[in-house]
Amino acid sequence: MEKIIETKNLTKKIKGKPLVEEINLSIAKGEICGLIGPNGAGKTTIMKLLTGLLIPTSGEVKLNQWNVHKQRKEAMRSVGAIIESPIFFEFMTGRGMLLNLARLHGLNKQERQEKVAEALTIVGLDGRGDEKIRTYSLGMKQRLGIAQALLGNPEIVILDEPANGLDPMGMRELRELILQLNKEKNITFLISSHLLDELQKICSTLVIIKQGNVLFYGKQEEIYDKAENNLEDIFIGMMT
Ligand SMILES: Nc1ncnc2c1ncn2[C@@H]1O[C@H](COP(=O)(O)OP(=O)(O)OP(=O)(O)O)[C@@H](O)[C@H]1O
Repeated sequence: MEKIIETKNLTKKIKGKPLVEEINLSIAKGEICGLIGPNGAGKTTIMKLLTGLLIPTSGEVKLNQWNVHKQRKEAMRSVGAIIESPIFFEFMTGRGMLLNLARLHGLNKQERQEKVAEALTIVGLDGRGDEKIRTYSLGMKQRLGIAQALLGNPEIVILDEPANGLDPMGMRELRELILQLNKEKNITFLISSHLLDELQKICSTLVIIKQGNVLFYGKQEEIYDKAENNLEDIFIGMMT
C-alpha cells in the first residue's frame, strides 16, 4: 500500500522541553486517520510539523515521498490543510474569497470560476456562495474552509478539530463530506478531534497520543477487544 504521510522519529522540543517525541507514522493513501489525545497532548504540534509550519528538532516528515522541510514546495503541492481556525475575510462572499485564493494556484479566469463553482458545489455551498461570509453559520464556515483546501486538488487534507462548535446537523454534514471526498476523490484525511464518537464513525486508523508520545497507532478495529468496543472508555483508560 502506497504511503502518503510518513514521519520518522519526529521530535519537536522548545527550550529543551519536548512537545512531541519520536513520532513514527505511516499513513496509506485513502486512509481516514483520526488523531486523538487530551488537551496539550501535541496534536496541533504534529499537524504543524506535517505542514511545515514548525521545523522539527529532529526526525523527518515525508508527504507523497517529498521531505516537507527540504522539498517544501513539492511536498505541499499535495496538501490542503486547516490548522486551527481557518481565517476568512468576513466582508467578502464565499465565492469572492475562493476566487482570490484560486489565483494563487495559477489558474486563468475561466478555470478559476469553474474550480470555485465545483468546490462550492462539493461542500454544499453553491446556493450561498454569493452571500457575505459574515452571514455564514459555523458549519458553513468549516465547509468553506474545506472548499478552500480543495482548490489545489489535494491528495491529503489535514483538519485540526474541524467539528469544534458544530451542532449535530453540522457534524453530520461534515462527516458526510469527508466520507464523500474520501470515496470519490480518494483523498487521505488526517483529522484531530476531541469528539471520539465522530472519529469512531469515520476513521479507518487511529493515533492516540499522550504528552507528546504515541500510545496506540493502528487500524481502528485493533483497539477493541471482545468485551470493549467503546472508544471513550478505552481512551480514558489509556489516559489514567
Ligand atoms: N510555542 C510553544 N512554546 C512552548 N510550548 C508550546 C508551544 N506550542 C505548544 N506548546 C506546548 O506543547 C504542548 C502541545 O501543544 P498542542 O497545541 O500541540 O496540543 P494539542 O494536543 O493540540 O492540545 P489541544 O487539544 O488543547 O488543542 C502543550 O503543552 C503546549 O502548551
